[in-house]
Amino acid sequence: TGNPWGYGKQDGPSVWHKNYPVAEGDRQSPIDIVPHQASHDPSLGPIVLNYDKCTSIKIANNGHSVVVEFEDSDDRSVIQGGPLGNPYRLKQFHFHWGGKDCHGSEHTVAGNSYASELHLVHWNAVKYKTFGEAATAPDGLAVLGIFLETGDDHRWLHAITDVLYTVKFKGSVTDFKGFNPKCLLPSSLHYWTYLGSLTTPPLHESVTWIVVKDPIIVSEKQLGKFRMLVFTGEEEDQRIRMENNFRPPQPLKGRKVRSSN
Ligand SMILES: NS(=O)(=O)c1nnc(N(Cc2cn(-c3ccccc3)nn2)Cc2cn([C@@H]3O[C@H](CO)[C@@H](O)[C@H](O)[C@H]3O)nn2)s1
Ligand SMILES: [Zn+2]
Repeated sequence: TGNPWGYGKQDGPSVWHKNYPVAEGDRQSPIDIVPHQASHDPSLGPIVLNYDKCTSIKIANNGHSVVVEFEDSDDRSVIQGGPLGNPYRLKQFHFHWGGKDCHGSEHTVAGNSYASELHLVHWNAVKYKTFGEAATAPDGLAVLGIFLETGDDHRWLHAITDVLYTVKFKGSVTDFKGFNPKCLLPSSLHYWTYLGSLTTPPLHESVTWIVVKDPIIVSEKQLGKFRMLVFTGEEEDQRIRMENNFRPPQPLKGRKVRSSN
């Protein structure tokens, strides 16, 4: 079973529409965020993260990115506030990154890319019974996006970068308990928000995006450890380095981007 989709020439973002026609839909992600065109909305309250009882379970290489999965059978770790009408449950987080530092993020800001972007994926367990059901509903998911910029070492990101070697190959999984992703957030949670989609197939248009304005700073060395992962499985003879696993910005199609204060 070959990869149904990927980030290469033959199976990358430019051909995803062949198997996933919604790729050309009206609320696709990511987008280029133009700060001075975003409308400041004073009714947008702060984002509230209740991650203190969060339970990470495992870290895995799913052939597209490295993913940390959480126990989401109850409301122990939720995001709420901001544009959200109710709490959304944390399910997983993962990263997108480049091969060089000038690009790698999915959202861009006034045309500028960051080296990487962290996505914390949450689902509306108030209205939907399962993640899969929520993932196909227009208000089913909320993804918190955090930009990563290279500079000094990030002391808490080591917990992840120091174990990446254990999930080098597609399909590898390692226990990863007791990690609270709150340590990966910048001090200010000012954000932009807009209605969009998953940025990987099936590209469902079910995501309320909350993109935090301030990046976190990580070292080139830490980012380099993401690039030692491979898209391919251990049994495959090809070793294709995992990098540039980002979708480029998609047409805004008249959508409004709102800005918190
Ligand atoms: N770049 S980002 O915008 O943020 C994301 N892009 N994709 C993400 N995930 C992958 C995904 C798959 N599906 C889906 C939904 C319905 C039917 C088929 C596939 N939705 N998102 C997030 C994700 C999904 N999953 C797995 O989805 C399966 C289908 O629901 C479920 O059975 C597994 O239990 C669960 O682990 N994990 N993460 S996020
Ligand atoms: Zn993502």
